[in-house]
Amino acid sequence: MAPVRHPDAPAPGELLGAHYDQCFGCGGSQPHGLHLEARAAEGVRVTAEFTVRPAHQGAPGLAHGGVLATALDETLGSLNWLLRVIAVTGRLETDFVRPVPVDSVLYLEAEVTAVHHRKIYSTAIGRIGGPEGPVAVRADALFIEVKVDHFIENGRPDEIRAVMADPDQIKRARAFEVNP
Ligand SMILES: CCCCC/C=C\C/C=C\C/C=C\C/C=C\CCCC(=O)SCCNC(=O)CCNC(=O)[C@H](O)C(C)(C)COP(=O)(O)OP(=O)(O)OC[C@H]1O[C@@H](n2cnc3c(N)ncnc32)[C@H](O)[C@@H]1OP(=O)(O)O
Repeated sequence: MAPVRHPDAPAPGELLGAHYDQCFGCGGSQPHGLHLEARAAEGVRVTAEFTVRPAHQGAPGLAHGGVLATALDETLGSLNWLLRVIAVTGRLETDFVRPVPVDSVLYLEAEVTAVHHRKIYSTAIGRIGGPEGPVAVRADALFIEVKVDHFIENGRPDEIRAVMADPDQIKRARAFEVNP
């Protein structure tokens, strides 16, 4: 089926914000993280920007492929906020098209292409230097919808307790469930 944007999804241009402040991809409180910021676009699409830092190197002066895959994974994961569905990555297939130098900004675009029951199919592309820059990375992904229990049952108790004690965090997690 074609994906359906949730009526309460953030308006195009709006920043989505982090889903968890300790997230390696988007968390503001994660000092080693990518600090990726995703914005809602039209339809079930997002854009995001990621600046490659020296801490993200794999080869001298070049981004590590796993870090670039993380940026793609995070951007694709943020799409689920537009569907108001909690989902985790089941499969992520990445093409590395050209090397990405340190200090360059990767401009990412992602969209959900189809939904089948719990399965969410999506695709993303990353360009260097600007939204019209040369393509550096591409990915196709399959996310699987889960309940919030997935995190409660599988997460480490200390972190789960900390999230439960944070009203903002819990509000965000529960928003998915009360607005299916
Ligand atoms: C109150 C505390 C909680 C607070 C939480 C705070 C915030 C939470 C909010 C949002 C956070 C959510 C996501 C974060 C967003 C972005 C970050 C990036 C995303 C990630 O980085 S996230 C981490 C990496 N990710 C994992 O950690 C997943 C580990 N994994 C599993 O946990 C299971 O594996 C699971 C649940 C995926 C499936 O398990 P399951 O038992 O529920 O379902 P099942 O296996 O039946 O699959 C159902 C249908 O999907 C097909 N299917 C499954 N896997 C497939 C694959 N790989 N390839 C092809 N098809 C696949 C099956 O074939 C079947 O298809 P069909 O229905 O057609 O038969």
